[in-house]
Amino acid sequence: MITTVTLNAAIDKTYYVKQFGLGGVHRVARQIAEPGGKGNNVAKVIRLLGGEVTASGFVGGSSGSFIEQRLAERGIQTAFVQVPGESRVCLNIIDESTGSSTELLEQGPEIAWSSIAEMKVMIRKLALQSSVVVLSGSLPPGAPANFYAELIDIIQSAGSRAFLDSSGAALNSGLEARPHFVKPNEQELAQLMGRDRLGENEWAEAAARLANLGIPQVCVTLGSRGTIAFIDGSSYRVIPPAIQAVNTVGCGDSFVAGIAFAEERDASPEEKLRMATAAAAANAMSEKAGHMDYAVFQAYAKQVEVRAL
Ligand SMILES: Nc1ncnc2c1ncn2[C@@H]1O[C@H](COP(=O)(O)OP(=O)(O)O)[C@@H](O)[C@H]1O
Ligand SMILES: O=P(O)(O)OC[C@H]1O[C@](O)(COP(=O)(O)O)[C@@H](O)[C@@H]1O
Repeated sequence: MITTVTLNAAIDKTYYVKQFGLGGVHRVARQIAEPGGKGNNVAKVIRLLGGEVTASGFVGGSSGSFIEQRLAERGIQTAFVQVPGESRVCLNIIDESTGSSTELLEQGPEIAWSSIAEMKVMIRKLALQSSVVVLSGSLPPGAPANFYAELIDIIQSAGSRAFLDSSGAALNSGLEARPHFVKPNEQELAQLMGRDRLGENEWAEAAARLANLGIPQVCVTLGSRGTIAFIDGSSYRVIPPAIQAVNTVGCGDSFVAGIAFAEERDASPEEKLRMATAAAAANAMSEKAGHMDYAVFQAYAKQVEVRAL
């Protein structure tokens, strides 16, 4: 089994507007509401790939009930810790005239120490039954900055493999616990290196620095330009199929889902990267974040190019 952990679960709302402008009044042409937050998106895509997955994290209020119910409807097992307050809304506004996306991410409810303690017990229990535990997204208010590092220690002591996909201080401190897999995007990698941005010839060097910390699998995702990966001592460059993307929110989560699903099946590094990249591209062709059409995924898997770096 694979477990996903979303400490800052969300309802992911997508608004499609004809033309979005700052300071204007906009009528929403179409809207979508889905259970989200990074780990829940990972769980949805693992399920679509055919995997057995349990979604955990903190949820609160009626938004929390919506998230749990909609995940369960998809055949995802749920093991959330209930907290006071409301799970947040993450809003993605898509301007249909340009295809541009503007995201507004709420902070999420404040988490008390008692809930933090409850989560540690829950994660130990789930890790004992899981080959992979995926930790994704931002930390909610009240969670200690080193919470991911603590959870990674718990997961790895239980004999499971910890995956980490986060940003800023939460990612930085999580790396100290040496997760099995980490997936910074371009901005997150630059931030880790203390820079505003990195040049094209600096990505591989920065990824190698993470691998040299003792992290067996490092994937630096570069949007439509694909991925640079260091997996078990070998390095790869991955080129996705050329597509006309509809909504790229959730691409990173779909990529993580593909790697986790392939990891559980002991796939080769090339196969992991192929599945992850095809799942991410298929997600980009869906209006919903953390969703893909399986036939599109299969077609893209044949088009992904994986070469040695
Ligand atoms: N426009 C696109 N066309 C094809 N693949 C894409 C596109 N955008 C993202 N992807 C795929 O999704 C992966 C993750 O996207 P990225 O934007 O780097 O991550 P994140 O969503 O975490 O910021 C990329 O490595 C790539 O394989
Ligand atoms: O937990 P965070 O970092 O605030 O991110 C939350 C947001 O990330 C997303 O999962 C999208 O992430 P990616 O585009 O990186 O895959 C949104 O769906 C969600 O609302």
